[in-house]
Amino acid sequence: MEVRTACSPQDEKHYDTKRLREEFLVEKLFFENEIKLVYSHIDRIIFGGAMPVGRALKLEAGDELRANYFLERRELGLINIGGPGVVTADGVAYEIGSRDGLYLGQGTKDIVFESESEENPAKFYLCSGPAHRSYPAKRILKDKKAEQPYDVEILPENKKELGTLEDSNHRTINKYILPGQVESCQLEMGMTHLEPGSVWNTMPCHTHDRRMEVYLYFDLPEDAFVMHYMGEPQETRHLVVRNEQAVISPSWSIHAGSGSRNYTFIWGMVGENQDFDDMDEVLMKDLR
Ligand SMILES: O=C[C@H](O)[C@@H](O)CC(=O)C(=O)O
Ligand SMILES: [Zn+2]
Repeated sequence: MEVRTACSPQDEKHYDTKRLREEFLVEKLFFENEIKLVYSHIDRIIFGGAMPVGRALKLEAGDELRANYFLERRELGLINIGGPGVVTADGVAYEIGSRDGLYLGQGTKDIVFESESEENPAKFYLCSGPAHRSYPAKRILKDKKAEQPYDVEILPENKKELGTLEDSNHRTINKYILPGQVESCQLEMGMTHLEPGSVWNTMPCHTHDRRMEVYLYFDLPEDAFVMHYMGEPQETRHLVVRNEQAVISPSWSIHAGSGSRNYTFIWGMVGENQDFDDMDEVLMKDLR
C-alpha cells in the first residue's frame, strides 16, 4: 500500500509541477493481477484498483492497517469500469457488470475479485473509509433491474442531469452510494459522465470543508487529457491527468476539470457530513 500524507494549502501553493503531481496525482491504479491501493492520511481514505486476469485476487489488510482483515474497521465501495466480474464476499458471489457497483460493510472478512473473461477483464475501482458499524451489502445497478434481495437500482433522482452544451458542461451525475439509497458510515460514491462536446466538470466549482474527495478519470483515449484544477479558490493550480489516473482533493481545494474531449469520472468522498449538497460554492467571478 502506498501512503500519502496530508498537506497544507500554505505549502501547496509553492509546489512546482513535479511536487504537485507527487502529492496529489496517482498515475496508475490498474495493474494486471494486482490490487494497487493508496492510503491517504486525509480522512484515511484508501482508494485503488483491482484487475484480475485469469486468476482471483484476495483483498488483504497489509501491514499498514494493523488489522486482522481489510474491513475490520472499514467499509468499502467499488465501481467496475472494465468488463463483467465477480466479487465474492464472505461466500456470497456478487456478479458486477460494467459500470455497476457494490457496497460492503464493516466486518466483511473475505473479499475476492475475479473477471468473467481474460480478454475483457474487470477493473474494480475501490474506495474505503474508516467505519464503526456494519451496514448491509448492496449491489448497485446502473441500468439493470433489481433481481436479488441485495440489489439496489440507482433512483431516478440520483441520476442527475446538469449543465448545458453552451456552457460545455452538460453531464449526468450518477450517485451510487449515499443516504437514502445505500447506507454507509461516511463513504459516498458516484460516477459522472460528460456528453460529447462538453468538457467541464464541477464548474461552477466548490470546496467542502467537511469532507475530502478523490476523482478517478477514465474513458479517455491515450493522447487525450483532462486539466484538473485544484487549490484554494484564489490560488488555483492544474494537473494534467490522463486516462485512469486519480487525483486526491483535500477539503480546502476546489476540484474541477476541463478535458481535451468528453470523459467520465468517479468521485469518492469521506468525511463527517453525508449531505451531498453540503458544498461551499465558489462564484465564477471569484476564481483566481
Ligand atoms: O461534491 C461533489 C463532487 O465534487 C462531484 O459529484 C461533482 C460532479 O460530479 C460534477 O459536478 O460533475
Ligand atoms: Zn465536491
